[in-house]
Amino acid sequence: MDFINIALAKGRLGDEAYKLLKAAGLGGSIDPDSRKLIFKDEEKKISFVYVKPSDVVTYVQNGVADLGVAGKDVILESDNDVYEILDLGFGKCRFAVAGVKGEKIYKKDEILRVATKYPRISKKYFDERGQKIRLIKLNGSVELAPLVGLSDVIVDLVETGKTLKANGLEVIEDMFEVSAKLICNRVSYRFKFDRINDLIKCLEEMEVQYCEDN
Ligand SMILES: Nc1ncnc2c1ncn2[C@@H]1O[C@H](COP(=O)(O)OP(=O)(O)OP(=O)(O)O)[C@@H](O)[C@H]1O
Ligand SMILES: O=P(O)(O)OC[C@H]1O[C@H](OP(=O)(O)OP(=O)(O)O)[C@H](O)[C@@H]1O
Repeated sequence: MDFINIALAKGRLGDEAYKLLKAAGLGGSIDPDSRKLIFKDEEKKISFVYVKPSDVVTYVQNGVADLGVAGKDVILESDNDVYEILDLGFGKCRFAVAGVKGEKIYKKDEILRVATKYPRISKKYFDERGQKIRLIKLNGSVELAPLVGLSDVIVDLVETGKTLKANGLEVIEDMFEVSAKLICNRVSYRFKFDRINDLIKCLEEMEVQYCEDN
């Protein structure tokens, strides 16, 4: 029997994915406290690799991993083509445009400066609304940008709103919701269909939902 390879994100999504897999009887080979990056379950023929959250889609797209757990944010930000099979019900947050109170985001004939970890998503969002923007790509601590005059607004994930509040920012416009998805390589889905389906059946017992937007 072939191994099914699953890419998990290091950090918060990986921690949640581990809990889900464990509860579904699939994550027994993972030691969440170890710094190891590969865990193999020889009996169940499942192996897990731990990668950066933004790299999960790349591993799945290239077929190195058959399946992966990735946030909808990183799926949309990458231009990779993978199946979204299940909404896993965790990693829930939303995209928002945020800035200091009263900041205007639709400025006719003016360019809006947008700082973000998500340039692709931001560009598409403002293109669709006819607002010209200048993108400032950051890798974290995005909330700092409007405070120091690097940008007018940010596009970022908001969960509790605590980070925005702590930095004197607020949501100016809600964009859309984000959560963690089980994604699948398109070739694996055809050639390892039975094994992937068995695995999905184990997860069905948990609070997961099928995705329909493939
Ligand atoms: N505040 C949040 N609440 C819930 N889910 C979140 C939140 N922030 C991020 N996420 C989800 O968790 C995923 C991973 O976030 P995490 O903070 O662990 O990594 P990261 O800092 O974005 O990764 P990297 O190290 O690649 O920059 C995100 O892609 C998103 O789907
Ligand atoms: O609304 P909240 O509950 O405060 O959560 C939102 C924060 O969580 C994420 O950051 P993360 O913790 O991943 O740090 P980062 O700046 O490295 O992206 C996101 O980029 C926000 O900064």
